[in-house]
Amino acid sequence: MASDDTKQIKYRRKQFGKKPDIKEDASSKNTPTSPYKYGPMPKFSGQRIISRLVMIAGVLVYVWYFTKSTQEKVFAKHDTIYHGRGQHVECDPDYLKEIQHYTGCVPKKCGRFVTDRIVTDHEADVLLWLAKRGMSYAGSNGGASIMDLHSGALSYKDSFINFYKSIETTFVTPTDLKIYHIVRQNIQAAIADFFGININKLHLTHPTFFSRLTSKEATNIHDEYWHVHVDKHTYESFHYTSLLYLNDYGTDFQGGRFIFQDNLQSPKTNSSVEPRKGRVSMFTSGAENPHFVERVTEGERFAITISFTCDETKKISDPSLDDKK
Ligand SMILES: O=C(O)CCC(=O)C(=O)O
Ligand SMILES: [Fe+2]
Repeated sequence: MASDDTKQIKYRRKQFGKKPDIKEDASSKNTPTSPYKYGPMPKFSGQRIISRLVMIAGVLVYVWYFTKSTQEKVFAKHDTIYHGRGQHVECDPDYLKEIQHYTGCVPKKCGRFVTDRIVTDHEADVLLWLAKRGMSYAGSNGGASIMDLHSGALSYKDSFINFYKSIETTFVTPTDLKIYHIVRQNIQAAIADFFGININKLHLTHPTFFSRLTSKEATNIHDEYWHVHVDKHTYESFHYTSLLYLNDYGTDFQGGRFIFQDNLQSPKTNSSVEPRKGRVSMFTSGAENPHFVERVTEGERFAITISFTCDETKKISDPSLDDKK
């Protein structure tokens, strides 16, 4: 009758088709040589298994981080005063193709620029008070309200009114309009300077508007200011966008940072601009500058979107009280 050892050897032989190298002398009867070519099967201790699992988990976390996470960079910090901070990005081909029709208006390079030196605190305050006064008459039911001095559009509940027609006494003074005009001119000059274009080829365009953003729930699509968008796609006539911030991130409101989404593929990379009273941010309006505004979590955020076009047929004039009578 075959011993247990012989039975095992026969089984292995059947399994691997190779005769195990065993000495069948009497002394080896009870202590057979290992039947495995490379020695005995390794035994994993509990500690080794745990360390392997930790390693695998680490690799998975690393892969997840680089595919799902977003790398955040601050382009303009609230507490830093920038004389000017610029960054060039490659122009989107569609943007470039379109703007090439406008001689003297083609940017030397596409990109973005932030400065705290062209709008004074006093100018920002005058415009902030104007925005607060205007919006006190109306305002959206949701988190985003706008006021357009050019068309008279003012958010009201879930829609808009024309405040030049609906509000008895105008809350806009000649001083407000003078400041608005000076600020618009200075921003236009800064855009021309940074992008190397002819200031006279650049024209104010529609819509140019004040915004008030809060943490209120959205009640319609106009309230959803936090979606990534390209200005050229949203507002066709835009070639250059500028934003003037009228109050402060971190004190007047929380959240509400402006975010350039630089890389839509993984890993996403974001560059943020933290609003500061009097800070102006300007950028080419093509798909090289997709962006969104982070949701405001507390307080009220005031800004003006001042837009420029190279297309003279799309130009609008500075607002004037005479036109509204
Ligand atoms: O208020 C901002 O910071 C950005 C607004 C914006 O993206 C827009 O008006 O298109
Ligand atoms: Fe935008």
